[in-house]
Amino acid sequence: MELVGLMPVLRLPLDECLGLVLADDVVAPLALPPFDNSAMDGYAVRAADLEGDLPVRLPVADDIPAGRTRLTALEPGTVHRIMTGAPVPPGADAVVQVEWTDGGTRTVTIEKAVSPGQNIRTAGDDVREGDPVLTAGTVLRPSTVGLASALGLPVLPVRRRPRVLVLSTGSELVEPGRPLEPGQIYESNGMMLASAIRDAGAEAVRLQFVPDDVEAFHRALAPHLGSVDVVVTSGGVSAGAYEVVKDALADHDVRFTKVAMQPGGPQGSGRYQGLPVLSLPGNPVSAQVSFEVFVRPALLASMGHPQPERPTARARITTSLTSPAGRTQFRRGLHDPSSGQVVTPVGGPGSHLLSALALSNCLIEVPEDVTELAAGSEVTVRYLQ
Ligand SMILES: Nc1nc2c(c(=O)[nH]1)N[C@H]1C(S)=C(S)[C@@H](COP(=O)(O)OP(=O)(O)OC[C@H]3O[C@@H](n4cnc5c(N)ncnc54)[C@H](O)[C@@H]3O)O[C@H]1N2
Ligand code: MOO
Repeated sequence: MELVGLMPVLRLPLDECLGLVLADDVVAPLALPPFDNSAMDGYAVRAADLEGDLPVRLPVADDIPAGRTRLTALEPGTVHRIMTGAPVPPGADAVVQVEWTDGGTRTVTIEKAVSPGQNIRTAGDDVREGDPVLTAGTVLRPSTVGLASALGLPVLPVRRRPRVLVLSTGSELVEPGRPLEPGQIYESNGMMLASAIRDAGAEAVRLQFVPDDVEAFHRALAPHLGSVDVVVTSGGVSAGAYEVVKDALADHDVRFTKVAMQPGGPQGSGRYQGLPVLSLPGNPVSAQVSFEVFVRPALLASMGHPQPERPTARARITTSLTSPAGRTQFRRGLHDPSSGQVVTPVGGPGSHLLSALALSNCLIEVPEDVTELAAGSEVTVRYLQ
């Protein structure tokens, strides 16, 4: 996780802040509501004027739409017609909703009394000026962005999104939309990883994938090295004769190892010309599970996210499972919260089973030292959405 480092703090327009993490506390520069205003369409009154026999007929001395900036004071024995959100005039202490009147514009007949303060939203009801409304570390959601806008803040201090270059490798790969020759497959990891990067709140730059050729690999990366924060590669990291990523990066500061997990055994990480690089295995499920375990938490941490890890829960598996000794297995699962804490394994352990991954909504973690689990056993599930 430390490989990527913290992204710098920028003051970004609210439009660009969704999903980002606030870097400083925000103190309310004004109260909300900023002024006493009406909660109803109706008539601003003095409650005392309605204390006698009802109905009562009173002159309508003014008309106050929302947005009115200059007000005249309400004289005793008169009312002002007023709309929802419009400022309450000095002298008025309540609003009678229009349904309790005949709706008159010169004079109005009021059928029911109101108590002082009724239907008035007082200045500062929601937020007082100087209140600490948002704290550093808050993940900005629609409601928090809305609150900042209501407070008149055009920008917020946030850690910017890391820019992640995604490069798939493999001479067998073909761009969807083009014809396939025998022995070729359509490329899927680049699209999947770029989508996962965007889903994590980061920016993805997806490169045209490169063949298993070291020179082509270096050439593809070169133009982007100055403009991205992280490189994520897929494929070319295992034990074969044409392991382009391993061959291209091993002479640099990138280390290739076998991690005790399945899928996602072969992994590379380090720096290429100073840039953090995470090299994921090419099998599609391995690439995506590796992204979940290593890349996503690192990206979220770099944005200052308070909880970079996916939420987990304990659940009981509906069918038995086997798992290799000495490796943490991440099986794909479908967790239905409406049926209690149970999870159904989807598909087998094979790391080519992309459709099972697509049907799942969680990963089932089987610890390193466990090789068999009976149906009904309790496991940890890691939510993917
Ligand atoms: N002798 C050994 N062979 C393999 C080992 C091993 O330890 N010893 N490990 C296996 C495991 S586990 C994995 S995972 C893979 C990782 O291999 P690579 O990272 O080198 O990936 P590739 O060989 O390039 O591809 C593997 C597989 O995935 C398909 N693929 C690759 N990229 C894409 C893509 N962008 N879109 C769709 N599909 C892709 C590729 O065609 C292969 O079928 O190595 C095992 N072998
Ligand atoms: O470790 Mo591999 O990633 O199983 O397919």
